[in-house]
Amino acid sequence: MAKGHKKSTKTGVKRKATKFPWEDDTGWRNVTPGTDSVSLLFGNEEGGFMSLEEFDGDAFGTIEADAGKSVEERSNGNSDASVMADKVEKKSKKRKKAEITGGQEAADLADTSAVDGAISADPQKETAKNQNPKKKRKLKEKRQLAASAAADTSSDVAERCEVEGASTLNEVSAEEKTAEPVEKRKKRKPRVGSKARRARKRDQEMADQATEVSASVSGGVKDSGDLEEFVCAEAGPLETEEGDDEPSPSVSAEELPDEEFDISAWADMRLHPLLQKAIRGLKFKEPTPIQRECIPAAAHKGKDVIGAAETGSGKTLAFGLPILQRLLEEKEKFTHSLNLTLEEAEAEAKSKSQGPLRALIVSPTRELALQICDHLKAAAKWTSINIVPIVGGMATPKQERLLSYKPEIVVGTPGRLWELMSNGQTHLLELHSLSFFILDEADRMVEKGHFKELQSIIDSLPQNHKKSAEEEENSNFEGLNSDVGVEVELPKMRKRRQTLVFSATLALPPNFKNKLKMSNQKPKPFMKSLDSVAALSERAGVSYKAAIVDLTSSNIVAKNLTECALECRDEEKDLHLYYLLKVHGGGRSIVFCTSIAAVRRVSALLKILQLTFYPLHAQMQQKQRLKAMDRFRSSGDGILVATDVAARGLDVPGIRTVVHYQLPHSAEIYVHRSGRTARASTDGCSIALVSPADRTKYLTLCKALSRPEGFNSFPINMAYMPACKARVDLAIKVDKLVRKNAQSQASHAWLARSAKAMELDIEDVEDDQMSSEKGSTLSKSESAQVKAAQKELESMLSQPVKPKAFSNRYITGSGLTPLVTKQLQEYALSASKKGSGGKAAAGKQPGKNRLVVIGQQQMDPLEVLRLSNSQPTAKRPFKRRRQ
Ligand SMILES: Nc1ncnc2c1ncn2[C@@H]1O[C@H](COP(=O)(O)OP(=O)(O)OP(=O)(O)O)[C@@H](O)[C@H]1O
Repeated sequence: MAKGHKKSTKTGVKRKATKFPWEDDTGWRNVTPGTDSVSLLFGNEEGGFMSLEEFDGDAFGTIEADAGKSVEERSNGNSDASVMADKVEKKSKKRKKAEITGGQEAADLADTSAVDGAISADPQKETAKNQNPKKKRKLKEKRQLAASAAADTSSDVAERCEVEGASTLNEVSAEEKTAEPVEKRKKRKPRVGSKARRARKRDQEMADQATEVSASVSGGVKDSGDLEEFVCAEAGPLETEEGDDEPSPSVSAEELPDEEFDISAWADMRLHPLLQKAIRGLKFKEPTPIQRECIPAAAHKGKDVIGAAETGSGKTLAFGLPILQRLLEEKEKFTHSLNLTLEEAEAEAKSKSQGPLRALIVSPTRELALQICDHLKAAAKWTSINIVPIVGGMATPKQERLLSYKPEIVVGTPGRLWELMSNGQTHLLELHSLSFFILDEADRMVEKGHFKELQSIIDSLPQNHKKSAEEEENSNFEGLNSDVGVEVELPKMRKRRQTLVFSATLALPPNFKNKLKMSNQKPKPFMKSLDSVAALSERAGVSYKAAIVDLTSSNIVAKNLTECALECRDEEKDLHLYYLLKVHGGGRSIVFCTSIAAVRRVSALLKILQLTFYPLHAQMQQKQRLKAMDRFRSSGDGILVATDVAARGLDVPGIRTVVHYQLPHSAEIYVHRSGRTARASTDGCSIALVSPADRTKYLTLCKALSRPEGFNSFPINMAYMPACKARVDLAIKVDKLVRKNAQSQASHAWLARSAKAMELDIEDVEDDQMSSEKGSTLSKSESAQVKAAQKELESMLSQPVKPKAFSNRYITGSGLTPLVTKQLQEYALSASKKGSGGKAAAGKQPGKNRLVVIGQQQMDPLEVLRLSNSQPTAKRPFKRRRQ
């Protein structure tokens, strides 16, 4: 046998001693004995595997590259060529990055930005371009973008420099203007002024704040029940442990948007070039329907908006872009009035305090606030607008310091915002210049718990001006003073505050606009309770001329969501869950439970069954929760087992399936839970496990969602059930015994503690039946049972789940993407050719290397549903299945 191979115990199958590099990514942990001594069978654990000649893992670089991707990405990849192209691109990006992080950061970055801005280095081209006025205009626009990017970048770059500092924003702009040779710039020692130092410190603190939140929330600071909720911010990887001191540049060459990406569908939104640039970078091809309706109304007509649209429909940017647009427009008017170039104005704005608060966004939970903040930051990436989250879990002094830099936009939770406001935090009390007041997830805001602080915040807002929106539009920039000197002031703000109220569900009374009109004329409407979105909007002073954009359909849920139910007995829920996750797994899934105990039990079972899962519930520490979310985000096909703390706002791409292991208490929670999948333009599937005990709840849910006929039933391939059942039964057995052991250990520990406290001898109270095994309270026979069950389960889990009619004579390729299958076939072919003359064929007959892949793709639940002819479930009697 060749060196580096070990022999399988039962057969003569050879296997490389090393782990195959892609094993972890694909879940191909099982190598199943083949029928001859020179082949291997590979399977992805569920009912299918393939035979392959023994091979050199390195030769599978391309397969590895593909297998490491998510299922979604893999299905998008069409050819080897695309994989190779990806690799080449990654390499060149890495090289570029390395160049940038060298000694010439500021200057080179400015260059890179300029290059990205398509400023041609070739003077001939430049002249030719300039001759065409259209191109000239475009070029000018691009120059502005590039210069502004360079300006924004330079302060971050300055932080990275070990030397005394890097160029100030003005210096970078100046450098770009005079096109100083790179060599000369390299030699020159960067200077740093006090303005730049201030800006640098401010930027550093603002950049650190998400980290701060993650780190400090673990301390368990309460924020009006926010700990009960959990929606992790898209704030990137957790940085609480180590290596997070080094601030990363806000703009690297890699991040510069692809100029070729077509965003012409956004033209009607008339967004500022810097916002368009960010949108191009985010690769948002077109505005979502709610954005299409809300942006013109709020950004260009200056209207209040009450907006409702399905989950994952892009509501954050529907209110975020209008805010940014207005602020940029104002800056631009100010710039023109002072005859400053855009980059000079940006530099000026960056180097001094920003001015009064312009937009206050209130969100019901701290994690949602962080997520909103991240979305806005991504959209404001090429601007100098500062956005700060003010949420519970951050140290108050640090938040006060951040506010002292006077960010234009604050996103916060009611509890912490009100705490700072009532402590006299000046920036939060300068509400006379507030141009936008936003209430996100308004339906959640009117649930009990947030009312008190929110009402206090609303009551602190100055009474709105009585002018109509159109009048205000004309007088919007009154007071712009072009005579201001060097110590420039930002322009006077628009007079009327816009109020935007957003929600995933909306039920406004028929005479709502009339009520608004009446209340607009009174000083402040008195209300006993803010128990509806209508009442909240009225209280917040929404104008009766508000644009009401209700894009919710009768069944409320996302239009790309496919819903279904799987009927089973209570005790069969584990089996059906395992079947769904194992046989139809693929992509990320969330399993929702109503109780923490259920999350714990399901998690324990999935652990025994060796599935990759992450538990999440309110009794976990915030730090653990963030960690769980971070891991879930970075795993291509992980399973999140969560309570309803994860039901709202969580925005993780690629969630394919939501399983309601226990039905939620209300239709609203069902909508939010299901809304974790089928977000933006993606599709997804929601499966409700319905037991006879759930029947009443289920029918009520269907009624509330206007689905009297119920959801279609999820089709089960019964051939897989015996194998799944054998595993789940064993897992339940192991779990019960382990649980019993843990419980009796806990009670024994309690007994020991109590005995000690009462000064009794522990020997006297020890149970005779206790196992002699140290640390275990199971009897010997129980311990033996656990071991036997574990061993049996282990051996089962080492095999793919085989359908009942499975025969080892037929090899199936279930679970392999067409690309991987093709690559394996090609590899086998080339190995065969190579083998006819080389070492790969040592000891083998040339031409005997064969690869046979028979079978179908592993299908995720959505595909299964689409291919099935399933029927609605509500009207027919409950079906009991026999296993
Ligand atoms: N125009 C767009 N094109 C493509 N994707 C978009 C667009 N606008 C926003 N998105 C993306 O869609 C996802 C959902 O957006 P967002 O979180 O704003 O939805 P939402 O309506 O607030 O959802 P929920 O009601 O569940 O909180 C985000 O990942 C966001 O980046």
